[in-house]
Amino acid sequence: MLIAVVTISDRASRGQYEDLSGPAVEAWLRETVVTPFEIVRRTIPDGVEPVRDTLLALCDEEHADLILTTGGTGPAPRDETPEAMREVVTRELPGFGEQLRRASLEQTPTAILSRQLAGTRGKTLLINLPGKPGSIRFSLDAVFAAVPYCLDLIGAGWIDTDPARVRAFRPAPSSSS
Ligand SMILES: Nc1ncnc2c1ncn2[C@@H]1O[C@H](COP(=O)(O)OP(=O)(O)OP(=O)(O)O)[C@@H](O)[C@H]1O
Ligand SMILES: Nc1nc2c(c(=O)[nH]1)N[C@H]1C(S)=C(S)[C@@H](COP(=O)(O)O)O[C@H]1N2
Repeated sequence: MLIAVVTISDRASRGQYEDLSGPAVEAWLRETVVTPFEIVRRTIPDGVEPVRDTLLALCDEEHADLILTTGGTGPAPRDETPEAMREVVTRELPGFGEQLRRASLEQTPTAILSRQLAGTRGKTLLINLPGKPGSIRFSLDAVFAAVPYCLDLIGAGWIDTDPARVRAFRPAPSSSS
């Protein structure tokens, strides 16, 4: 099980500030996912090309099962993560963005400015998270219950979570014959 954590930020990638969001995603995963996994981390600038090329390499060459991005989803001119995602995913999963915005509205009215997408490419699930370090825990708590079953459905690796943190929801197998 390979999980990629991609920080998308002009300033973090230039070293103008310390990346706090990528480490927050990694810390959350290490506390929550109880089955074995490896993490690869990338910190890259905003813009369609770097984001698209990084995501394509993680999907097609490194065969990541799950990719979590943070940053670049707002309406500022350099925020182009969703545009890059549209060039990478072959199927969108709009429920993730809907749930992220719905849940984040409890935290901040500016949640409606976010354009997070999720989708699949082959056996990889990709999910965008907001850039702010303080949004990471909240966002992952809001959507992760559906992630293990989604990975099952696309033929990616198996993961399970600590139910005290997030209860992974897998529907009971149907008994119809
Ligand atoms: N990866 C990160 N690590 C630490 N702080 C971050 C990170 N991403 C965003 N932030 C903080 O959240 C604020 C708003 O996030 P936003 O994604 O709008 O950043 P930004 O100003 O577009 O960043 P950049 O210009 O570096 O791409 C930033 O000004 C910064 O203080
Ligand atoms: N939970 C949560 N969601 C949030 C925020 C936040 O602080 N907390 N910030 C919002 C803001 S201000 C923006 S512009 C968008 C996109 O952020 P990004 O460009 O850093 O990805 O996420 C939104 N979603």
